[in-house]
Amino acid sequence: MKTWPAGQLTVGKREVRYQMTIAAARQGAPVSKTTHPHAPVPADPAAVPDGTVQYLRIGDLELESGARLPDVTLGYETWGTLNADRSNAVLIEHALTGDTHVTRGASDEPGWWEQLAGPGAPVDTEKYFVISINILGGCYGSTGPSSTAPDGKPWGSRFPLVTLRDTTEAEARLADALGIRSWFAVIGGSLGGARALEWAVSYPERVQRCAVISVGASSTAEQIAFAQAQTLSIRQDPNFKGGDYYGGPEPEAGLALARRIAHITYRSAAELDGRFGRNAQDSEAPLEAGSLAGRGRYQVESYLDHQGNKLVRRFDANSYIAITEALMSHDISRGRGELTEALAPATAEFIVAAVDSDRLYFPAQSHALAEALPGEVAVHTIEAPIGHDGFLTEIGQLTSQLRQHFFG
Ligand SMILES: CC(=O)SCCNC(=O)CCNC(=O)[C@H](O)C(C)(C)COP(=O)(O)OP(=O)(O)OC[C@H]1O[C@@H](n2cnc3c(N)ncnc32)[C@H](O)[C@@H]1OP(=O)(O)O
Ligand SMILES: N[C@@H](CCO)C(=O)O
Repeated sequence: MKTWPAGQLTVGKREVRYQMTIAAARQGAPVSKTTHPHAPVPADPAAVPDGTVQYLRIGDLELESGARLPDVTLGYETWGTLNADRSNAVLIEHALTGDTHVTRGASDEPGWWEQLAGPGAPVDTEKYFVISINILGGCYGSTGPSSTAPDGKPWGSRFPLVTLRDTTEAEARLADALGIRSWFAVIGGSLGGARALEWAVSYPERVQRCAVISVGASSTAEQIAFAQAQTLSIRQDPNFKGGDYYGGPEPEAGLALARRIAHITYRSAAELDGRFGRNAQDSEAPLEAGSLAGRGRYQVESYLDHQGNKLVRRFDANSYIAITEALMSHDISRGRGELTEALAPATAEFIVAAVDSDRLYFPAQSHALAEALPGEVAVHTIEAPIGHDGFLTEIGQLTSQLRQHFFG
């Protein structure tokens, strides 16, 4: 195992600006989505407040594709204190457009999995050292297409394909730098679940417990198909310019359309029907005075417009493509034989969970994963009418399982 020097954590002015960016994005303010975090190293990393974005340069990365990504930075947040023998570290992996702000810290900015992590929560930040890492290719602190390449220009169209094995290797270097040899647990949902599973198989000796929520052993043909429709909607936006749009108008229409397509898959048909039905949005009249130039919207259209526009304000389109393609690459068996053979090296204790109404990552795929994992692994059902997003809104339903099996 290679080890990397600690003490390259970067905070300071840049980091403060970045925190404001996350907060502003969540309030819907237009923000710069480009992060180039190369600020001074703090004398004492322990002085960094909980829930604050930090940065680590991990050097060059040889990618699965054979390409080389130079001078990679990872953005991450931590909560709690790493104990003397470094045995209490828990890694929480975010989903597709998630960020590192799992739960609140020094600032009162709410996190996206507060039912799971925080003081007194199943992942008790008063007991465990919790870390969340922005995925390589992302736009919340880690090197991605909007980062500066060695020639001083944004990577843009030149950013290479990264797979989940690449992102995991990058994260292993960060763990090395923090002196974390083995995770007490790695937990994630959706893309985060795929990242957690990849950790457990790529580095079996480094993952003691692993929760894989709302994702299967590989991206299926249908999941790849939904993903392709999304990446194409961005690529076909005239502002995309092959990915080299920085400094000019951004492919916002394409990104918003991608999010609409994605969001439909994140919710259930029953929820959309029950919630919006065929209702018109406010005083808009979808069936009156319509023409090809435009008409009033159905409520569900307005809802999807809102979800699309909200993402545009907080996410970089190239990162959306990079991470979506990383998720397309998810295949725990690639180059490792049949599924049971591929999973055999994993020594972690597993929790597998699925949302009963998920129509993107079907519960059957979680059952197939659990059956193929070594030992007896049960699938816990999250009951939620809304579909895939239930892994975010209803994660509290896994509290007793997590306490009983992992954090008792
Ligand atoms: C792991 C991560 O993803 S971390 C980052 C957090 N995640 C995200 O932001 C992902 C995108 N969002 C989502 O996936 C979901 O909104 C969740 C899972 C976060 C929350 O789900 P829910 O609580 O069920 O939210 P819901 O789907 O009802 O959306 C509510 C929004 O729709 C808006 N809305 C509802 N009806 C309409 C309508 N007819 N027209 C326009 N907007 C509408 C609400 O005003 C609300 O807006 P806001 O989010 O800006 O406050
Ligand atoms: N709402 C989640 C769903 C993807 O799993 C996200 O945007 O990350």
